[in-house]
Amino acid sequence: MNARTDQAPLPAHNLGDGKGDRLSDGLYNGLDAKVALSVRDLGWRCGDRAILSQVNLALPEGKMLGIIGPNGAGKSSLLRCLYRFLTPSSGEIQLFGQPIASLSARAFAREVAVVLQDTPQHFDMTTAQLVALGLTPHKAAFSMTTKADRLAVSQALKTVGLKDRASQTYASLSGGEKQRALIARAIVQQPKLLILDEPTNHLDIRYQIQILELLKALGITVVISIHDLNLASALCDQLLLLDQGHAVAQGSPKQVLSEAQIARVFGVCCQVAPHPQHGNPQINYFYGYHNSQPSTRRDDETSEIREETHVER
Ligand SMILES: Nc1ncnc2c1ncn2[C@@H]1O[C@H](COP(=O)(O)OP(=O)(O)OP(=O)(O)O)[C@@H](O)[C@H]1O
Repeated sequence: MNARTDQAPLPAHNLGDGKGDRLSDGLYNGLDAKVALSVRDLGWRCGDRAILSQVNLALPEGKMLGIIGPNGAGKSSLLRCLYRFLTPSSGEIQLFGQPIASLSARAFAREVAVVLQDTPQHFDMTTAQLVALGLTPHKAAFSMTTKADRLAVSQALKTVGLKDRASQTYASLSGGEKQRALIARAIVQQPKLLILDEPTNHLDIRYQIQILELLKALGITVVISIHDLNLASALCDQLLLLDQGHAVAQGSPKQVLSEAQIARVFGVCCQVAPHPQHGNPQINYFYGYHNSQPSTRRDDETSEIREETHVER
């Protein structure tokens, strides 16, 4: 028997076993914001293996959602379904009420921009030329570059702080600059939804903060996968916690990032306290635990983990 099926129902923001819970039916009811992205009972199987199972989410327009979870939890697979690289085995994804499967490739490219974690190295083009690629979904074939196009590129470069790098080759940019150039390309695309797979990977802490603050400041609907829970807590409006392909919690950082939840899903012991600046959870990890089995730990085992680590609280 699957160990997940015999758990008691969890609170509204806590999706528990991810089987049959309808977060999107309840969490945003009564809010004025339009739902930009809605995912219903999404599943993706690879052969016999269920990689994603009954994932539900509802993201209001203009909000930033962080997808978090351990290695192999299904974060990238979920994003791939969202940007149509993968076709879900079950369920439906809607963008502003329209099933994304019903959009033409061109319409989808106008609405959704994607920034992947592996930045291409082979581009023999300037930063401005790379950014201008974002205009492609809006232009007719063989159309000329207009003054408005050049202005859009220049504005986007300014937004990401790369105006001085416009004529520098993309290949010669630093890692953080490359990441910002790719975000500038997404900005000129003027998407309704921006999807980024681990946009802060390999960046130093300054760029990590800068890029997430930049994304937040754009004011569009953003979905990112992210490993750094403290960064996610500080800068994401909503978090979706995935564990073995199941959405086990969604809500504000305060709702999702509890000590028990982190212990249960990541198998680590931590103390969660309000951050002195923004008040969202700040996680302090404890060391010296051993034999933690992610995803198999029950809530009532959290105190046992603390005892194992001999932490005075
Ligand atoms: N095309 C595929 N074929 C077989 N298995 C796959 C495929 N794509 C993903 N998986 C498996 O699905 C699981 C989830 O992978 P995914 O990359 O979505 O996880 P993730 O949460 O993004 O992990 P990480 O944090 O390590 O990047 C993994 O066990 C992975 O091996």
